[in-house]
Amino acid sequence: MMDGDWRRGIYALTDAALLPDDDTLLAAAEGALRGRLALLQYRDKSSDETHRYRQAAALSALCRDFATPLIINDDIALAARLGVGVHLGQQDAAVAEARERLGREAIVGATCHARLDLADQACRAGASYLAFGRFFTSQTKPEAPPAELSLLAEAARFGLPRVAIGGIDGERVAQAVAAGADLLAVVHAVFGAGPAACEHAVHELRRRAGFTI
Ligand SMILES: Cc1ncc(COP(=O)(O)OP(=O)(O)O)c(N)n1
Ligand SMILES: Cc1nc(C(=O)O)sc1CCOP(=O)(O)O
Ligand SMILES: [Mg+2]
Repeated sequence: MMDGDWRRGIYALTDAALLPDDDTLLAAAEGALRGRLALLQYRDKSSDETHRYRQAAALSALCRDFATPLIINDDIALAARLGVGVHLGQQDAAVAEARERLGREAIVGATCHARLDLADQACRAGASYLAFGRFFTSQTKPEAPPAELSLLAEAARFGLPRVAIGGIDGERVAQAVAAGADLLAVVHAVFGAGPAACEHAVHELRRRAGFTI
């Protein structure tokens, strides 16, 4: 059991291609949580609601054991059903709707790509953190629009945790932190080498990022 601050650290996003069944997903997520995540996001773009609820509910129970917040990608209704946070992009529902539906305490994240105007809107609508990227070439989402690391320093003005996403790995994590990232959002560098490697992968990212707690 841990009780960390979700605002700084490694933020792992699950991936249905890398973690194709429940056992693999839960084993990998447990390993990553043992490595001490700040946040875990359930990201599954399928439209099978029964499958998504089953997996998200299992992750929610696991995250409770580690006192690590769970965030659901895209789906406010699923987040509300489980009493957890949500991450919304520009093609998803509005941040204000999520804040209204999930309440004041919920973590509501927003994708801002490389745009400070989107960050400003998200901030005014009640976002809990602002996600920028992709900063490097991403194996998971190569088509995501690119962003420059210098954006992170400019985004300090919003006073919300800044998430860096896209191609973050052990070689790049320190650069992103030096540029101002509070949270490093990662798919491949945590889940790409299989469940047995996830705990070490998170530890190593934390060490290289200089996150000591
Ligand atoms: C932490 C974090 N940052 C960005 C995203 C991307 O969200 P979005 O643009 O809505 O794209 P999809 O992930 O839904 O494909 C994210 N999920 N998490
Ligand atoms: C889901 C997602 N969104 C991005 C964005 O830039 O908005 S990049 C991305 C995938 C990140 O995975 P990896 O750590 O494997 O590059
Ligand atoms: Mg989305």
